[in-house]
Amino acid sequence: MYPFKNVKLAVAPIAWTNDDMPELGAEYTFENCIDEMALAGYVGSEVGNKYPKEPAVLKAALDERGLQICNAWFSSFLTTKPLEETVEAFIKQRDFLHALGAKRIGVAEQGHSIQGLMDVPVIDQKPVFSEEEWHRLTTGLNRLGELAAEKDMKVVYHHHMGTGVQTTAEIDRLMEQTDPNKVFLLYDTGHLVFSGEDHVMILKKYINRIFHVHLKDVRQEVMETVKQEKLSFLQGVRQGVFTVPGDGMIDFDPVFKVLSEQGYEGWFVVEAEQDPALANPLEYAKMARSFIKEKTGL
Ligand SMILES: O=C1C[C@@H](O)[C@H](O)[C@@H](O)C1=O
Ligand SMILES: [Co+2]
Repeated sequence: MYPFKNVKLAVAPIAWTNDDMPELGAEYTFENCIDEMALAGYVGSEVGNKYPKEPAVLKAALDERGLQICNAWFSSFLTTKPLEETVEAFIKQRDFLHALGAKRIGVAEQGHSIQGLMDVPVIDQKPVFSEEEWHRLTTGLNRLGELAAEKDMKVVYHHHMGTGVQTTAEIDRLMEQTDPNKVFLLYDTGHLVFSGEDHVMILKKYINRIFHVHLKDVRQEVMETVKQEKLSFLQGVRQGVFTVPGDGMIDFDPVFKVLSEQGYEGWFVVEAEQDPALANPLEYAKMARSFIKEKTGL
């Protein structure tokens, strides 16, 4: 058992309705989704595209179910658009999350990203940033980190398949070239294992900068098919490359061990986007909940 003191459990709405492919789970309403999150025993959620846009309305619905927003995804375009465009959108997202009481903003650079392109192989064709793009990205992230700090929040960078920050070398460069007091890391087990990285080494190396955790597992046979058949990220998701922790190839013991020994505090978010017609969201959310209880006592 790996104990934690100040960790809360959330689940991402992407298991009910997929933001990247809204036809997956189109039948679930916002209320269905949050009812089932609460029923499965979670106390937190990230933000999905069916969630009310007005913070007071969203908060009231979540409060009724004992749920809290812990973070939301933010797409930056620091490498491809003027800084001010990302800054303006970021301030809106920051203020929205702040009104909901969230402390984290999960930023992922979408300049040149292929994560949302249905027919582009995720393995061969991920972007590689130029020197100038790295400079724009890292200085821009420092700026976003300062804006987050104004509201006592943190930018947690989400490394992601099909983007310019996916591999160990890219994560290293991002961590080296950003200010450690302004830019932090969102640790997502599924993306690291899918990419072929040593996820435990990365966890140990950046534990002092990891301030948000996505727990995602990988189905090995689907991952191999994606690589051999040169499928896109979204085709991989449709075929079930991701699942809930405990249901795939990842050994979560060393993950929980390092996080527990290093006194990680904050949120664990179960995030396992897959086709809800094949993997019932409530059933899988409950499976993950039991797995985490068994491993951590949470
Ligand atoms: O945190 C995430 C948000 C999703 O929209 C994304 O595509 C998913 O893979 C992820 O890890
Ligand atoms: Co994630």
